[in-house]
Amino acid sequence: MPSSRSPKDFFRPLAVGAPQPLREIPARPSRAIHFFDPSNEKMAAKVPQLVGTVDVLLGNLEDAVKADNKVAAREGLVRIASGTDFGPTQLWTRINALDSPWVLDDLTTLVPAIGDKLDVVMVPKVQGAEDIAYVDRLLAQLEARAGLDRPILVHAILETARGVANVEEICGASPRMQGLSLGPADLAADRRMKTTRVGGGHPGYLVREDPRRTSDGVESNDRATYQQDLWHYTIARMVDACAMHGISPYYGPFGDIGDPVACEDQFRNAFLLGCVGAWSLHPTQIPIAHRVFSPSVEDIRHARRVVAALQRDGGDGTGAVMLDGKMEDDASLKQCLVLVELAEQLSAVDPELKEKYAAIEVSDG
Ligand SMILES: CC(C)(COP(=O)(O)OP(=O)(O)OC[C@H]1O[C@@H](n2cnc3c(N)ncnc32)[C@H](O)[C@@H]1OP(=O)(O)O)[C@@H](O)C(=O)NCCC(=O)NCCSC(=O)C[C@H](O)C(=O)O
Ligand SMILES: [Mg+2]
Repeated sequence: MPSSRSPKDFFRPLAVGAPQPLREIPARPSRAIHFFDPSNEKMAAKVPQLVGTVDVLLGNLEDAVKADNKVAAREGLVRIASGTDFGPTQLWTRINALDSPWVLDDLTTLVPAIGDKLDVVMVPKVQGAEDIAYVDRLLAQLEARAGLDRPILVHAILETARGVANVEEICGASPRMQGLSLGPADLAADRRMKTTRVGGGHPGYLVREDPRRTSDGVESNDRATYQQDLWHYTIARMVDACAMHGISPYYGPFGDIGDPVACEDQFRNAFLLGCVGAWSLHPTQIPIAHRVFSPSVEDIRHARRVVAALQRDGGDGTGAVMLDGKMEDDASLKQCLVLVELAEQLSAVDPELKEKYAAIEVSDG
């Protein structure tokens, strides 16, 4: 339950004339949130050709944009958004941090100029519900003045220890809340972790197999080690907080552009835990995210078989059946329906996937 507003006020517009807040966040596919710097001419030139090839294009105004280029990035985003038909691709922006000298101009420029095209505003370094409340009210005022007819949604980046501690209240702070991303680089710094990477694992964060003794009692030095996932705890907390509030969790950036295999692994861990997408920092990461965050044909075939088995002969999905030697019941049906629904959502935006999923034949038994 949101802490600062009573239930009866939660869905009231925060400014006279602002659009009605949404009761439910639309589940629009957002497997890859592709970052570009609108002040970088080469990147900006690539935006029109990326439309339709990626679920989300995000004009980044915050970190990775030089301080001297902040105004150019903001103006560049207005120019690009005004001159581009985004078709099925969503347009998001990441504004500067709430304590920065740029954020007020970011919002007061973007909303009147391109508010009708902006789907989501990503807010970095969110610490608590008060940060979301500030953005919520300001957006409502700006939307009212601009005469917008739908609310711009808000996405928070979890990249401070306090933000992680307050994750549930952040997710429930406003009906605008669309989702959360992990910001592993800032979070590592804030936590004083001893890493130097932007996301991903670390070879030193591992568990080691117990020593094995040979029959003559000698200890073997040959002990396997297994690298562990530094981000498991935080992502699991994000997933639960998001699920509780009906919004979407995302893995954030994977900075080692040259290591697509590890990028895919990190994205897949997040997908399996419940995340719906990740950031793409370079065009080569878009297909990785699209591949990982789309269920495989095998998973959809299996999911449809479970659904069919539990609904066979007028079955209502309750009870238990055996399929391939395994017990399937109400709970496994629910898991399978998550995948089947995701496949339907993706089919609506991705013709290639639509064809693949449509071609799946579900055999009996
Ligand atoms: C990472 C990069 C700096 C690499 O850039 P570059 O060296 O230019 O790469 P390439 O030579 O391989 O590029 C080939 C061409 O592709 C264009 N390009 C590169 N990246 C993009 C992009 N993101 N969108 C569109 N086009 C792109 C290049 O311009 C080349 O074009 P051409 O010469 O005409 O062929 C760069 O990719 C980059 O800056 N990416 C974005 C980085 C970013 O947004 N970082 C912020 C998000 S991560 C973060 O903030 C951390 C987080 O908050 C946390 O706390 O964890
Ligand atoms: Mg960051």
